Amino acid sequence: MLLRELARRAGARLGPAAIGAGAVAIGGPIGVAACKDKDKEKTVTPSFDPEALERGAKALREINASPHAKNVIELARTQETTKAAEANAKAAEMQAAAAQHATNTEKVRWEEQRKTDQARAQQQGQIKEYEDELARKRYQHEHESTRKRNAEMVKMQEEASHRQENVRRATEEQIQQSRRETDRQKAEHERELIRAKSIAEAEGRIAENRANEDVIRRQMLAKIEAETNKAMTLLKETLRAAGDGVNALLADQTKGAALVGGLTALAAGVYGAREGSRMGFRMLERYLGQPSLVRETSRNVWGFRPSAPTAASAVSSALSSSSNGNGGILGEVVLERGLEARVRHLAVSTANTRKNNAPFRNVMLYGPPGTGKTMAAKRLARYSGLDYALMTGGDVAPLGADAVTRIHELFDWAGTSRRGLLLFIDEADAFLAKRGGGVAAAEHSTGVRAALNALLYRTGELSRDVVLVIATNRPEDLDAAVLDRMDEALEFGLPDLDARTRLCRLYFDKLIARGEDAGDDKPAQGFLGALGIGKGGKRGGGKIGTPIRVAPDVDDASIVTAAKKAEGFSGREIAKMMASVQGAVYGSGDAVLTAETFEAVVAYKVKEHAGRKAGFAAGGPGAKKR
Ligand SMILES: Nc1ncnc2c1ncn2[C@@H]1O[C@H](COP(=O)(O)OP(=O)(O)OP(=O)(O)O)[C@@H](O)[C@H]1O
Repeated sequence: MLLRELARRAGARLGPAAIGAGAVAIGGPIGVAACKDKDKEKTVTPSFDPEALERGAKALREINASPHAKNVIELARTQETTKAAEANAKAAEMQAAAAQHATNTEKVRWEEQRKTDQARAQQQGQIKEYEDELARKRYQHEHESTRKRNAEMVKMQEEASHRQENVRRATEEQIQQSRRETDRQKAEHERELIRAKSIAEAEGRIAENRANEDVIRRQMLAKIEAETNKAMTLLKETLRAAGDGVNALLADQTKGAALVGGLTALAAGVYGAREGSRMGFRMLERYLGQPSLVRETSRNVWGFRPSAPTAASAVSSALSSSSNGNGGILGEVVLERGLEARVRHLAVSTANTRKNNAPFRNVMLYGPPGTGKTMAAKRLARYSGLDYALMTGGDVAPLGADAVTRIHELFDWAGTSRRGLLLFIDEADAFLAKRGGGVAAAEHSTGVRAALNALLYRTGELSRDVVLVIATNRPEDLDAAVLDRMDEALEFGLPDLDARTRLCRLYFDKLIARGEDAGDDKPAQGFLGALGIGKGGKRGGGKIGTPIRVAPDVDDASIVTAAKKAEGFSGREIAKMMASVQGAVYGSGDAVLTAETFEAVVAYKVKEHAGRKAGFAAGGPGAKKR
C-alpha cells in the first residue's frame, strides 16, 4: 500500500512512464488492473511492455539506494499531513460556506415563502372578495328574482281578487237589478192601484167641486139678485108710501106718523139691500177668492189668467227655446247648464203630465238664498200651463190654531183650478221641519205641527190637481214624510263662472243698458200680482227708466272681469251689484257709466260680500238666513 502511494508520488515527480513502470514492477497484475480501471473504455493491448516495469523497478532501486529515501518518505508524509490539514481547513471552510449558503438559502427560501404566503394571502383575499362580490350579486339577483316573483304573485293575487270582486259586483249588480226590477214592478203596480184610486177620488172631488162651484155661484148670484129685488121692491114701496104719505100729510096732519114709518122703512130697505149684496159677495169670494195664505197667484176670482200658454205650446217652446232669451222655459232665469237642462226637462214633463191628465210629480228646490228657486218655480208653472200660487212657510206659524183651517182652505181652493195648480211653498223649512225631538221640535208650535199634518194629509196621495213645489235653504231640516212626498230634488247652487258671466250680462243689459227699474224681488200682492204686474206697472220686469250712456271703456271684458271677481255671489247679489252700479251712475248726475265707476262699485260689492262671509264664518249676527 505504502509502496503504491510512494509510486504515485514519485510518478507525479518522475512522470507517468516511471510510475507505470514502477507500478508494473511492483504490482504486476495489480498495475495492469489499475490501468484497466483508468481506461475502462480502452482496449488493453494484449502486448505487454516490460520496459516501463523495469524503469519503475530501477527507480525504486535508486530510491532505496538513495541516502535520502527516508527523508523523501518523511517529507512526503509531512507534505501529506500538511495537505491533509489544508484539506481539512478547506473542508471546514467549505462547510462554513456551505452553512452560510444554507443559511442564505434558508433566508431566501423563507423570504420566498413569506412572499408566497403574502401573495397567497392577497390572492385568497381577492378570491374572498370576489366570492363575496359573487355572493352579493347572487344574493341581489336572488333577492330581485324573489321580489319580482313576489310582485308577480301579488299582482296575480290582486288580479285574481279583482276578477273575484268584479264577478262579485256583477253578481251583486244582477241581484240588485233584479231586486230593483221586482221593486219597480211592485211599486209600479202599487202606484197603478193608488193612481187608479186617486184618479177616481180626484175626479169625484173635482166634479163635486165644479158642480158645487156652479151651484154656489148660481146660489150666490140668485141670492144677490133676490136681495137686490127685495130692496128695490121695498124702495119702490117706500117711495110709493112716502108719496102717499106726503099727499095724506098735506091733507091730513095725523098721517105724519105714516111718513116717519115710511122713511124708516126706506132706510131699512137700503141698508138691507147693501148688506145683503155685501154678504153675498163675501160668501162668493170666500169660496172662489184667494186664500189668506196665498201671497201671489196667477188665478183670480173671475177665472181670467194672463197669457198662460197651452201645454202643447209650452212643450214646443220649451224644446225650441234658448235659455238666455226672454222666451223659453227659463226666461230670465240663469242657471248652470246642467241644472238648466233638468229644469227644462221638468217643465216639459209637467206640461205633458197635465196634457195627459196624469198625476203630478212633487218637486223640491234647495240651495242657498237668492239662487233663483222662486223664479224657476214660477217659470215652471207658467210654461207647463198651470196656475200657480205662492205661499211662504213663515206665514203659517203666526196663524196658531187657525193654521190647519187655512191649509185645508188652501188645498180646497187649489182643487178648484181647472188647469191644475202649482203650489209653491217658499221657506218650506219654516213649517215643514222635522216633527221628532230636538230643538226644531221644541220650536214647533202645536199650530205649525197641526198645519204640517194637514199638509201631509192633503198630499198623501198622487194628485192631478196640485203640483207641490217646495223651496228651502235647509233640506236636511225637513220632515222625513215631506221628503218622502218629493219625486224630484233639484239643487240650486251658487252660480259658476259661466252662469255668473251670463247673470252679469243679463243685469247689465237690463239695469244699465236699458235703464230698467231695479225693482224689488218681493212678489206683487193682490190682484195686480195675480196678473203678473209688478210694482213698476210693467209685467215681468221693471219700468223703463233713463237709459245710461256707457263709456267705450266699459265693454264685455269688463263684465267678464266683474263675473270673475264675483265668485261666491248668488244671483240676487249679482242683480244687486248691477243695481248698485245703476244707482252710482244716477247718483253722479250725468248718467254716464265709466270703467272707473263700474270697477269701483264691483270692488266695493266684492269687499262687502267678503265681509258678510267673514261675519257668517264668525257666527255673527245674520249667520243664518232664518
Ligand atoms: N238664477 C237667477 N237668474 C236670474 N236672476 C236671479 C237668479 N237668482 C237670483 N236672481 C235674482 O235674485 C232675485 C231673487 O231670486 P229668487 O227669489 O228666485 O231666489 P230664491 O232662491 O227663491 O231665494 P230665497 O231662498 O231667498 O227665497 C231675483 O228676483 C233675481 O233678480
